[in-house]
Amino acid sequence: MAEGALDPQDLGGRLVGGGADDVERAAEAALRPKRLDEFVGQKVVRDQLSLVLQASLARDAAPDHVLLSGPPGLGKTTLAMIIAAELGTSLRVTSGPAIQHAGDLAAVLSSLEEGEVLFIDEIHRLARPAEELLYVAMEDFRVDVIVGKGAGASAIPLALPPFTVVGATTRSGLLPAPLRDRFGFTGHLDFYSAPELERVILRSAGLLGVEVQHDAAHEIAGRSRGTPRIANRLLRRVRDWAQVRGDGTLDLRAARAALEVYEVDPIGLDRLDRAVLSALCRRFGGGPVGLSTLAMTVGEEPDTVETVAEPYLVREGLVARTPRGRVATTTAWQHLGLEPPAGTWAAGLPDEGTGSRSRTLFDEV
Ligand SMILES: Nc1ncnc2c1ncn2[C@@H]1O[C@H](COP(=O)(O)OP(=O)(O)OP(=O)(O)O)[C@@H](O)[C@H]1O
Ligand SMILES: [Mg+2]
Repeated sequence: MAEGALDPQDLGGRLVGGGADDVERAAEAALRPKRLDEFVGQKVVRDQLSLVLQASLARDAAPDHVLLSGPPGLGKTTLAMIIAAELGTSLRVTSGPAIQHAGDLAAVLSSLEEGEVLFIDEIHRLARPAEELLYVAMEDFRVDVIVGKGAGASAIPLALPPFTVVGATTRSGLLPAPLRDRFGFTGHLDFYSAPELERVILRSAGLLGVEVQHDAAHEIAGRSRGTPRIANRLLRRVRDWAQVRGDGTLDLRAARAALEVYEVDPIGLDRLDRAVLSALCRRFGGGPVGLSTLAMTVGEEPDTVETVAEPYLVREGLVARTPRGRVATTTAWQHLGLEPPAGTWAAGLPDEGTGSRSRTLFDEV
């Protein structure tokens, strides 16, 4: 492996990754807010959703279909569950990748009961035939069941009771317009502020039955990359440290020591992020350098660098993507404790010369 390369295994349990595996999802279930007023932050989406739900309850009719978009770990699944709970109805869960054939979706749809909420996670990954079936179901509350094959096949319309689709996507730009248009309400979840994450941490600590001091919560929040899932995960690691190496108190010392053990730095960068920054500055003098060269230098696949490390580095203004490649900004040099060379990009400034701008993974490409 190249110098400074990372063991690919390290990425599996990446402490600051936005995604979650099955084990983590089980741990998360206990920490999920159950009602809208417990849901921290996202004031705009919360207010809008609250109106949609209250109006639906007042009319005693299923609300419009809801699309929730935003990066992993910001609360899309949590909100879907809250929608069903606030409506006092049950939630049926499926996902784009789980629906292989249109028939699978037809089976789910035809078993829905009146007023139920159907949650379709990763809705941008639905197969095309299933998507087309969904258009009709969402608009006309009908599925066309196909009987027979080839020229003799015929469609038998089956009426569905009113229901509400809640779709979740990390890539709303990949949703075809006809599907996007069928959602009456779209909520876009944004990264959380540090004070909001502190509230998430204090709330979770309460549910875990541990006491976390305010300065420790503040420290953890600052390293959580704007993401409640990461905040909860770091909190659990700090709790481990406090129990095993400390005196059980979740104080600032425990937070700092635990996060040092896990190599999460003060702004939430992990080894891969720092390896990318270090290669950019130390090896390539700040760039511009192409993605594949950069990836090779840190011993990773280009895709990993682009989807795992880069979005946060770009969002934090440490790296900019330019038509000629990646460049380190002054902030990146300073973060590594290095003096930026003359002419280094200032953080976050769009490249006006070429008319392009830095963009993140979640921008619509
Ligand atoms: N606003 C919030 N307040 C408190 N906790 C939250 C909030 N949003 C998310 N969480 C916590 O973060 C965890 C992850 O949230 P959730 O599973 O809803 O994210 P997601 O957007 O569905 O992610 P993915 O795209 O990976 O499916 C949950 O355990 C939940 O407890
Ligand atoms: Mg989810």
